[in-house]
Amino acid sequence: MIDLSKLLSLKMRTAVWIIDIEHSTIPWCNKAAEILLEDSLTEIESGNRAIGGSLKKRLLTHLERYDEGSPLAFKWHFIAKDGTHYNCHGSVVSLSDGRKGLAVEAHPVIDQALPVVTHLDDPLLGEEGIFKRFKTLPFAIFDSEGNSVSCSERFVSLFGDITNLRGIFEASSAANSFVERLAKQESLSQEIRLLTLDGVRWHRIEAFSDQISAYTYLLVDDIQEARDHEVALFKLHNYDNLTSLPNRNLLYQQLEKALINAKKRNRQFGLLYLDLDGFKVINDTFGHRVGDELIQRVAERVKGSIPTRSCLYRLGGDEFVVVLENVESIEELEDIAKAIMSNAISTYPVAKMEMMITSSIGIACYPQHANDIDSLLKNADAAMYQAKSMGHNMYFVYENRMAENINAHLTLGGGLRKAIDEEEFELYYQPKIRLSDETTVGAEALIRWFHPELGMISPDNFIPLAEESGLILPLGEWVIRRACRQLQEWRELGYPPICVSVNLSGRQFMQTNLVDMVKQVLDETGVDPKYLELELTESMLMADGQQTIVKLHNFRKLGLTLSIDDFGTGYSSLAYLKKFPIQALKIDRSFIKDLGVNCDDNAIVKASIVMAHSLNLKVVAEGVEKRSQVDILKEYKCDEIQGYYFAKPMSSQDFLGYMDSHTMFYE
Ligand SMILES: Nc1nc2c(ncn2[C@@H]2O[C@@H]3COP(=O)(O)O[C@H]4[C@@H](O)[C@H](n5cnc6c(=O)[nH]c(N)nc65)O[C@@H]4COP(=O)(O)O[C@H]3[C@H]2O)c(=O)[nH]1
Repeated sequence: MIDLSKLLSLKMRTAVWIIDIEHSTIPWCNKAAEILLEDSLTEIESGNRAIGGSLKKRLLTHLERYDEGSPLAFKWHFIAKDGTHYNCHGSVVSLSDGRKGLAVEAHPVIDQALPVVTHLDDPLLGEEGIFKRFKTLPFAIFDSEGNSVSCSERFVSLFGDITNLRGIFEASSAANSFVERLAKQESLSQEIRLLTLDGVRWHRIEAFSDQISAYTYLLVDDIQEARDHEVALFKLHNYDNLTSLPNRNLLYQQLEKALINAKKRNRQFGLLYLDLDGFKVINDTFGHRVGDELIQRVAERVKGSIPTRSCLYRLGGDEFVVVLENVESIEELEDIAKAIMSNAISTYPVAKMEMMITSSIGIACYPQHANDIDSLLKNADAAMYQAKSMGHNMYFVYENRMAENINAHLTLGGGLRKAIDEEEFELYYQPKIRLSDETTVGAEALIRWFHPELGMISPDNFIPLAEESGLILPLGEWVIRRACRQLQEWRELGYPPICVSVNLSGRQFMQTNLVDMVKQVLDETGVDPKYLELELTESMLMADGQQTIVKLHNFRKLGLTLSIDDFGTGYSSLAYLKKFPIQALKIDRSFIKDLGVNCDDNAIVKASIVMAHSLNLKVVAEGVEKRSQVDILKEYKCDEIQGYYFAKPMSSQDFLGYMDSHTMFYE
């Protein structure tokens, strides 16, 4: 017959030991405990391991109160030398001389693969009374028919009154295979889901069959916590916390598999690289909480837009990847991009606002565009950049030339700092015309970068880079100073002053000392503040309500004019703008483009003008290219217009010529 105490010593993964509290010794421990208590092994062997004074006192009080065999009603924490945490619980046992001791069980909080030992002499525990002593350990004996012979109290408390071995296997219907395997071998160790009174939980079973008695000895160890921990760890490593989408790790794993499959079966697979348009500005302006919520909504919508056989991953930030295996043609990937784009058109309700956000998408396919995973991702990224540089909500399929563009983009970023130092920038000026008499009343200053190799670079290409790198702050300051100096130069040349507007970027607007900086430039250049106008965007105003209002009032106190640029493309309504001390709004050129062609645009422009006037705001229409648009805007009583129909942005030198040849309005 198998010695059950030996079995407990040898095979139980849970560390178990007995404490003689009175004598401060540990008269018995199993191998797992021996490893756990390694630091005091010598003392354990010599029976001299001391028990800390306070624990001793606490335990002794409990011993007095509890009967032999009773589990203590409390657990305590034990930190092993290697830093692993254990939950300990114990039950009162009788020691060989009849005194009371404590049997302790330590369950790792994180799974610990404690090695199984091959030998141990157990000097103290005989088989007799073992069920009584180790009430807290779950073990049981079954006969050759699987009928229960004896169970520890812990076993019964876990599994109920089990009459037959098969009863605990109900959750996995593995009873037959387990019994069959055990018939063929002496011992068996298996991780399996067992049906307990608390539901189905993962356990490790150590089973032994005694050939002579035909008894089966079963030790079970609840490893659910460890399994949960593993699952949590897996999720942490492989899934994105915010969206619950698989992350970069799983993306690489799927791509590796897809590549092997595609090579073996001569198939294609492709990916779409998505980057949200202008997400950074939203994040900077509205804060990360709003940004995070928007990312969640976008992830849900994109997921709902793609075929079920494709998979969506979040790479981090505002970047996502869709992978589709067994692609028949590139059009399949393009169709996915089109579906994502068309679904992006409706707004996202986020933080009590209606937000709009689109994405730029790059497509690359194996084997046409790359033969390995990294190049495929890189090329899809390059195609995405191409889409971004062409505008918003666009997709591009990779072509070789795109790799060169992305290099240019990187070089641009690097060259910006140098460009600021070496003054490679210039301000261009576009006239603003008063509609009632078509006289020029002001100008908008627009920055240009004259790159020594790449020639003139449009602000749409480098302002986002400057924003990303923070260089927008010195650059923005340069623009304001340059515009003010220009006003002074024109005055010195004898031209009466006109009003010049400059654009502020989101990050620049958040600059804490912005008002002071503008004031200093005005003082330094001697420009009358009424000739300087700042163009803000709707999203800037949404940022931090109170601080924004304070900043705007401070600008007003300085005497500047404030206007809202690109009106209609953001998130605010005219009613909302009423809160802010602004004097003008500029209707975005996307509404002007189809004036007279698209009835909706006509209605929007007309209504915006009427409402703006009712709020005492001046209205400027930008992007006016045709006489017909001028006439419609005149009919709608728009105040000022700006656009190629009258003049394109021009250098300061050319603007002098313009002023000489056009009717200018001066106060
Ligand atoms: N198709 C068409 N376009 C027209 C017409 N009339 C004007 N435009 C263009 O529309 C843009 C108007 O400027 P924005 O909306 O403030 O948009 C500006 C502004 O947001 C930004 N930007 C320009 N200069 C600065 C600057 O100094 N600081 C900051 N932060 N942003 C700037 O870059 C954007 C693009 O500037 P630009 O390329 O100069 O493009 C300018 C202008 O050249 C027209 O009739 N038809």
